[in-house]
Amino acid sequence: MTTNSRGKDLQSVIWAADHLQLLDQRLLPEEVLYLELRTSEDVWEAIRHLKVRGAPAIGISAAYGLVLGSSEAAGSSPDAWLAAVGKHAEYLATSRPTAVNLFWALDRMKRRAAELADGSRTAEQCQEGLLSEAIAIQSEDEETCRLIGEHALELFKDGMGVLTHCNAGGLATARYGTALAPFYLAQENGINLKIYADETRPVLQGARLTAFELQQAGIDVTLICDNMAGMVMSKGWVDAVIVGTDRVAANGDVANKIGTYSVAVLAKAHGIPFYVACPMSTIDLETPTGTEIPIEERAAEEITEGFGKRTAPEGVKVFNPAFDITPHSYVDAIITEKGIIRPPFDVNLKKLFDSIPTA
Ligand SMILES: CSC[C@H]1O[C@H](OP(=O)(O)O)[C@H](O)[C@@H]1O
Repeated sequence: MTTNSRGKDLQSVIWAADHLQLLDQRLLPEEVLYLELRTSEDVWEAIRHLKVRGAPAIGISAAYGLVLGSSEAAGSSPDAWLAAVGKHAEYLATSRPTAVNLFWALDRMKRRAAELADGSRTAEQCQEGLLSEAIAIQSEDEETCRLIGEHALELFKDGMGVLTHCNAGGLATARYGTALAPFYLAQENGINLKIYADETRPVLQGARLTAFELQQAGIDVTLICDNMAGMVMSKGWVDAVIVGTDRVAANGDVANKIGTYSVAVLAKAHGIPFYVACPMSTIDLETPTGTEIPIEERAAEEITEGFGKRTAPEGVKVFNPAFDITPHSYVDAIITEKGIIRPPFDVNLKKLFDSIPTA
């Protein structure tokens, strides 16, 4: 896929034989620039500073970051190699705290590394096997997102207005996205949706990324400020809301970009269904409720200097949580690659995982 592809086809992460090509999402929409990452430190820094963002894309990048890190021990013994995997995985896990896909991907890679090292393979053969696992995580995510789109499609009819918050599109995943996946599948099926994209302060993932993706794909998108969502809903222009998520707790509470909770309350007040789209890898049954999900707080400058100029008085106190929690009572359905999950989420999420044969 070339870098001039757009919409669902613009890849955020590309493995290039011995390094990672990463689309620097901080520069979009003005510039499409791919960075060359060659160490786990490069990947850690890219995740922390949102050069790559979005739960699945973070997990995919961390998987490749682990491959880059463990390559330092590919010429040593399998035990030394496995120790290097553990060291770099522990380091990459400190890059951001909320998106569970980061930890899901690293745990999967560590499990595979232990299997690879537990036999007659050389460290170099183990390294090749670990790269194959990272590639599998990325290719599976693309299929997963397409399935999410296919399942979510039954919720949307031709001519509907749909509001979304932040960016849960191809840029946040391997391809298609989660919340945006049904928009692309609708387009493929001749279903015309009118999308309202919240700009999503302070980092503007909605304005810079969602509006960019959908416009490039030729999908009807209208950009609004976050504080306009209520008015747009009051005019009857929104028939449904769909968002992505960084972590779903076992009871169905949803961590997502800051502002999502406000949108969910507005949707309920207007009798508008509120949907959450995510792969099963974003559902964390080990975390009982949303109150246990760590919420990342980011630098004040994202708010006070986010537009390249100071927009607040020097030294003013700032609270900058990157996520909030939407209680499950505001969520009408969670759409995964296995289908649409309805309340009660504590029961039905457990049923979903119990229905999947363990490897
Ligand atoms: C498909 S996950 C997208 C999810 O990630 C975003 O957060 P960030 O841009 O800070 O990584 C946001 O919460 C999206 O809903």
